[in-house]
Amino acid sequence: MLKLIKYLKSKEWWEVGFCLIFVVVQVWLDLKLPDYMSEITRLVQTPGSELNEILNVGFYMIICALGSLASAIIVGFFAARVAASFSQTVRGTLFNKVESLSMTEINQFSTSSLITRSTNDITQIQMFITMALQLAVKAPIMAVWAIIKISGKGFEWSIATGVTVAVLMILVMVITIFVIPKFKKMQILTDNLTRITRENLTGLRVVRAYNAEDFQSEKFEVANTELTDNTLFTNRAMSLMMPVINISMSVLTLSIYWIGANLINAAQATEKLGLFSNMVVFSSYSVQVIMSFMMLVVIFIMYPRASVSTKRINEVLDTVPTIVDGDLTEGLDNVKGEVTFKNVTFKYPDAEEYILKNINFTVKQGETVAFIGSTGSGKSTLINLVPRFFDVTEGEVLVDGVNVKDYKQESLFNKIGYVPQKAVLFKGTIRSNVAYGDNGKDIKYTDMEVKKAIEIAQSKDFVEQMDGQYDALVAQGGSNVSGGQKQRISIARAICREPEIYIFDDSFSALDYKTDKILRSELKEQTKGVTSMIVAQRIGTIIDADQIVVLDEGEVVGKGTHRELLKSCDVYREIAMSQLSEEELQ
Ligand SMILES: Nc1ncnc2c1ncn2[C@@H]1O[C@H](COP(=O)(O)OP(=O)(O)OP(=O)(O)O)[C@@H](O)[C@H]1O
Repeated sequence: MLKLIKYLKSKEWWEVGFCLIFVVVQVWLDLKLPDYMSEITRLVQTPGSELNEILNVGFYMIICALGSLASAIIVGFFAARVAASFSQTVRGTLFNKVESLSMTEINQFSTSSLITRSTNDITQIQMFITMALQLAVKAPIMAVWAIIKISGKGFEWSIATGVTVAVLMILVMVITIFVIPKFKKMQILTDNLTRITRENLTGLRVVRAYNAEDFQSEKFEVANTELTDNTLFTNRAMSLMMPVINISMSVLTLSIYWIGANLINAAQATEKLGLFSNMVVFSSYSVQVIMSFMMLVVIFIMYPRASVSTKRINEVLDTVPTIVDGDLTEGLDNVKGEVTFKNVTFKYPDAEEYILKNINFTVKQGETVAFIGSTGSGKSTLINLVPRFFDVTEGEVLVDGVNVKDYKQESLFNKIGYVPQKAVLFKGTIRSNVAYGDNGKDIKYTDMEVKKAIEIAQSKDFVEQMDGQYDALVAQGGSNVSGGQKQRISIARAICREPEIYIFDDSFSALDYKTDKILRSELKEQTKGVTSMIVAQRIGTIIDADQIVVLDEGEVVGKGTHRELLKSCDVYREIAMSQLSEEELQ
């Protein structure tokens, strides 16, 4: 928890200070009340006391009670403010940290766990801070102050209070032993529930199409029941506390009065009034002592869950990204749009098997290199090494003659227009999805550029037919456009960036042959001098490429043009024969 405290801003420290001042004021006022009560008791018992005197003390009592109430409201207000703005800071820091992590770390944590950590875990800490600021400071001050006030007022009463505290402590310890492990488990169970909910919602169409609702419901039910049982156990255990505290306080008050009655009975007539007044005061203060202990217990019980949440957040914040930024912003002079793979070998972190083995090729400015091979042969893995989604295990990937590891990531990304295998659209408009991000040129994309990119990506027709045209709304994940339209907007986004190198990871697969062909020829025509790296399953998509690299189980088994490979590479010929007619093969 201490590690996270550094995220408190100076303004929040001031607010914490205010909180503490008003907690002290509140405790002081609370502990003043029994004094006034004792005074009233004394006045009532003393013959000849004026009613005015009693009303006067009563008035002070009301002022104290109202002052205590006002202090409590102020403390609550500042505590909530500090906790909320602290959570906001931590949430923002966590979000930025997650953005800086590489795919390796994101996969290690899992997306659903990162979501829970950024939401539920932070809420746990927020709740803890709100309570801690109100109770953790108040309880010890109140306990010590109350003990000082009652010390020396009666040995027997002190024993009774001590016994009650001891009994409560034993009970709390027993409950805590059972409850704390359950509190610790809560966050992991919440992770699990988030994962299943997310999986179900993102795969809803498949779930429905395969009549798998029952199967999904069962999975959800198991996770839900586990979390509910866990929560019920802790809540039931905690709900035992309040009645026990109430009974203890009532028994303690009764004991104090019973002891007091015996003491008064045995005392001289002159001492009776003093004893009676002490008894009234003692019963009030002893209740305050017990209340203070119980406040500490509440904090003590909330702490494990908040502590687990803190640990989970710190785990993310302390993660050092495996992809480290280099210093360079530019490649070699006079080299632009060139990509070289030098003896590249790669295996995924924690995996045993090498996915790519000794890959070598160079693609020059303006050339198109295509990658083809059976599924799982490593095509996507290969091109993901260019924008450093993963780092090579051995060898080098050079962009413009410089190792990608030596670039500032931002500068490297500015050179690249990446279109993923699964098109990603964000909630917004067509325009906001195309004019997306920053290409390092410090100028905003103009309407002309957006329209041109959309036109090259063969999207003009359908975009202009949409309601609102370029400002037509795009739903989250692009659920209101077709798969092919999504791919084309995604391609337009890359074109709008005006990069040096295009990376198309099977990005034409949802387009019909005709659109695919027109799009590629337009792209070649309109973006001359830009290098393209294309992963494709269709020979038709890559037939005109300057260089085709054929992959088989992570190895390059053929390199050359379509014609050359038809003659020299069995794997390529096999793929070609399965897709093209005899005529096209000639
Ligand atoms: N994040 C990952 N962690 C571990 N292994 C992975 C990961 N991503 C892919 N793989 C493995 O790497 C191999 C190559 O996958 P890759 O996606 O590069 O193939 P591909 O040739 O692009 O296939 P496809 O044409 O089906 O998209 C596969 O065996 C896959 O299981």
